[in-house]
Amino acid sequence: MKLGKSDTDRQAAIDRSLTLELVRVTEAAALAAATWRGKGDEKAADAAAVEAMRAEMGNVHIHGRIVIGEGERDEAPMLFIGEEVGAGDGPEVDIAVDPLEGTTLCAKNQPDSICVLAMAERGGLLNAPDVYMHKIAIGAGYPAGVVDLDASATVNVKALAKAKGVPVNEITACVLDRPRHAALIDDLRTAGVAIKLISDGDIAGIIHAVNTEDTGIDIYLGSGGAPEGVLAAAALRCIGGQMQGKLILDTDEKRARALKMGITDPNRKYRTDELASGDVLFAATGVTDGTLLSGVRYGKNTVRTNTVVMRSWSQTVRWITAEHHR
Ligand SMILES: O=P(O)(O)OC[C@H]1O[C@](O)(COP(=O)(O)O)[C@@H](O)[C@@H]1O
Repeated sequence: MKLGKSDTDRQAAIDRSLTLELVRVTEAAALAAATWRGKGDEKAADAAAVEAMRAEMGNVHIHGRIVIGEGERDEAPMLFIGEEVGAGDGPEVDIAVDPLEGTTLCAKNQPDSICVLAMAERGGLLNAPDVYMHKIAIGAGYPAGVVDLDASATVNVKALAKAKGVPVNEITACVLDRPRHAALIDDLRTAGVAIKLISDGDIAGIIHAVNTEDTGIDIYLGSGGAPEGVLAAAALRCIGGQMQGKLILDTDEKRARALKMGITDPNRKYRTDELASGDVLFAATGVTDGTLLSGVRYGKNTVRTNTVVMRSWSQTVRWITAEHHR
C-alpha cells in the first residue's frame, strides 16, 4: 500500500498501541453476538454485542466520545451519541461503532455479519444522522473522480471499465438487494454488468469493492445506512480506494435532525476523507463466516476469532486470528 503525501507528512495522532486494544473490543462484541447466531433473534444478538462492546471499551486508554452509535441518548441505553467511553486516561478521540453490522445476517447465520469500530482524532468522523446515504466506491489505482455519485450508474460503470481497460461486461457491481434499487439493477444489467446482490451488510460490501483481487467486485453502488457509510469510509482511509457519500435528507424532519448534528448543506457530496479525516483506526471481527472474515469458531477448549485492524497513518492492515481459552 502506498502512503499518501499528506499522511507521510503528518505525525501519527493516535498511539499505535491502541490498535490492539480496539481488537479486544470488537472481539468481545463478536464473541457475545456469536452466541445468538442462527437463533432468529436480531434484537438479542445486537443487545449482546452492544453490552460486550461497551464493557470492553471501558478498558481502552482513551477519552472517547461516541459520534456514531446506537442512536440518541433517549433511544439507546448504551453507546448512544455523545456518550463518553474509555478508561478516561488517554487521547481525546471520536468513536463510531456498529456493534453488530448485519443483525439479520447474524440471526440467520448468513455471511459477513461483523462487529465494527472506528476511532479518529476529535472531529475526524462525520456526525451522520441515522438516515440513508447514496454511496459509490471503487478500489485503488484509478484517477480521482473516475466515478461520481452525480453521474448515472451506466456512465460510471462505462468509465470504470475504460479506466480498467476491460469491457463493461467484465465489471462486477455489488448492490444491496432492495426494492428501492430496482431501477439501478435494471440499468446495470442493461449495461452488461454482473451484479452481486447482498441481502445486508454494506460496510463489508464497500470493502469488497476495494479488495477486487480477492472478491472480483469492482464497484459498490446504491443507498444504505449513513452511519455504515462513515464506518466504511474509515476503512477505505486505511486500505485505499475512492468513495463518495451523500446523505438522503428528503424530509424537513431529517434535515432538522442533520442540522442539529452540524450538517448545514443537505445536498453535500462527501469524499472518503471528508467522511473520515485525520488519523483513523478501524477494526472489525467476524461473527458469521464471510468473504471478509471468518466467524467465531467454537473448539473444545478454545474459541477462535478473526479480526482485521487497520490504521490510516501507516496504512498497515493486520489480520489477527485469536484463540480465547474458555
Ligand atoms: O435494510 P435497509 O433499511 O435497506 O438499510 C441498509 C443497511 O442495513 C444493513 O444492511 C444492516 O444493518 P443492521 O445491522 O442495522 O440490520 C446495513 O449494512 C445497511 O447500510
